[in-house]
Amino acid sequence: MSGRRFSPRAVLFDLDGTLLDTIGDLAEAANLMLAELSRPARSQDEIHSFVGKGLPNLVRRCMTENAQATEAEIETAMAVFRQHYALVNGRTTRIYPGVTEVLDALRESRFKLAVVTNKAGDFTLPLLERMGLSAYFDAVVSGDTLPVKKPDPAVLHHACELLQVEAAEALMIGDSQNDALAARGAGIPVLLVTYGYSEGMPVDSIECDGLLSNALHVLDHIDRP
Ligand SMILES: O=C(O)COP(=O)(O)O
Ligand SMILES: [Mg+2]
Repeated sequence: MSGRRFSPRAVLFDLDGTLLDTIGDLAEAANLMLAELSRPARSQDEIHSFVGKGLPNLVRRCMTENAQATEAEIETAMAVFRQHYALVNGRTTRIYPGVTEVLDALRESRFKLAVVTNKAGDFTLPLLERMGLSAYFDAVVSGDTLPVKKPDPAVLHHACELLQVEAAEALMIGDSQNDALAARGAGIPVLLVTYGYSEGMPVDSIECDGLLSNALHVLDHIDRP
């Protein structure tokens, strides 16, 4: 399985847990929000397992996991979280090993590149800019670009449309079941990194076309012109 090779024209990347290690900033904003609402802090490990289905889901889980909250309280929490995250977004975020190298190599070989993330657009674009990654990507599809998010395959179809490639000409690189299911639904092969955020699921239990312990290993799965 791990040796499967593909001949894509476009490579679609997940953001959190695949390109960028964002957990420190997400946990910081979540705990600033909880403190402001006089609720107990949560560990980074716990918050780690809440990342993957978008920021509204992260906030909801912070408010309701082993706790009670009304819909109105969750809505307030989301607004408070957004204020804090806007300030800390990128502060401790790091680019994972191999990411800059693989993006350089793919650009050099003229692959079309996109980010397809469940993170809201208000935070995705400034973060890519801050981390110096914006220029690599021909398209960015965020968690609120469409009315649906991953695992809905529509976001990957949308990315392919923006890149003007067919789904069969794309390859998805992600870290969670949301990425794998979206890719399967769209008919796009998918490789998963083993270092990311997978909502507490063992990544090797997720059905995919190969596992990558370093982003640079994407190159071992791609036929380059
Ligand atoms: O915002 C999230 O929950 C995760 O975003 P991702 O799709 O880039 O992993
Ligand atoms: Mg991810």
